[in-house]
Amino acid sequence: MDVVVNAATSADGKLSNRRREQIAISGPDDFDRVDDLRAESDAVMVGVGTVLADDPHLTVDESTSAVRTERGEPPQPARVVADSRARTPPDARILDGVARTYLLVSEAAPTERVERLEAQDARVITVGDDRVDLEDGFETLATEGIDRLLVEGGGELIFSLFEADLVDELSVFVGPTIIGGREAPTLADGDGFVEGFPELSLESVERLDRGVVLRWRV
Ligand SMILES: NC(=O)C1=CN([C@@H]2O[C@H](COP(=O)(O)OP(=O)(O)OC[C@H]3O[C@@H](n4cnc5c(N)ncnc54)[C@H](OP(=O)(O)O)[C@@H]3O)[C@@H](O)[C@H]2O)C=CC1
Ligand SMILES: Nc1nc(O)c(N)c(N[C@@H]2O[C@H](COP(=O)(O)O)[C@@H](O)[C@H]2O)n1
Repeated sequence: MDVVVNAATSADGKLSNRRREQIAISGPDDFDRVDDLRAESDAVMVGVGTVLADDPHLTVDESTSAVRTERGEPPQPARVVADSRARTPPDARILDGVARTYLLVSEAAPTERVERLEAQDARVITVGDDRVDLEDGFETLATEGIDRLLVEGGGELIFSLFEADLVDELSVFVGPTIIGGREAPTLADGDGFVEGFPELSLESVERLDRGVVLRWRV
């Protein structure tokens, strides 16, 4: 599976503010670029922290959806959430039926919550004892035909993916603002590395909106 991580950070590397509120860091051209990235992907993934904070939809625009249909693909990429304890609210926008939605949960997910989410048509995949095992989850997703996965965040999930050596490409829009705050999420949070830092190779640098898009191979 080809795994692309994309996110938008402030100039000081923050994904959002200390209240974990959704902030539009990207401008219109970058949101169009993200729409294209989603359109080229079989699925778009976030962690449950992002679902709870942003209630994202993770779909492509109508015109992009038409292009996917012409290519013989589903109109929308699937949606994937890493959610060890099945905390996704049953009325979350990712469960609106517009696209297939996979929830990666762990054995620790309470059965009643899992059943409630399955009743909302979520496809629940159990991988890992206490926390979602991302490697096993991706193997199962590959058997579902997901070959190209776009991960949009947040920082906890992105760190875990780098830690498990599961990222092939990273693109970051760096926008013209400072958010600050030691508790504000950054591109890669988790425990952080103290050695064995993943090495990136810079592929391109592009001015976009009032910021810049950096594309790295891992
Ligand atoms: N600017 C941007 O481009 C973006 C900004 N954001 C912002 O980021 C913030 C949310 O980020 P964050 O709080 O880091 O949340 P994440 O979206 O990264 O979700 C983290 C949660 O995912 C669950 N999870 C399940 N399995 C794993 C695993 N193996 N590794 C890591 N996490 C796992 C954990 O919850 P559990 O233990 O319950 O499973 C964990 O707490 C919001 O403020 C949002 O607005 C988000 C995306 C993009
Ligand atoms: N690319 C990008 N730029 C920003 O400025 C952002 N705040 C985000 N956030 C991500 O996009 C998701 C929202 O998606 P929908 O518009 O609801 O489809 C959000 O949850 C973050 O993952 N991304």
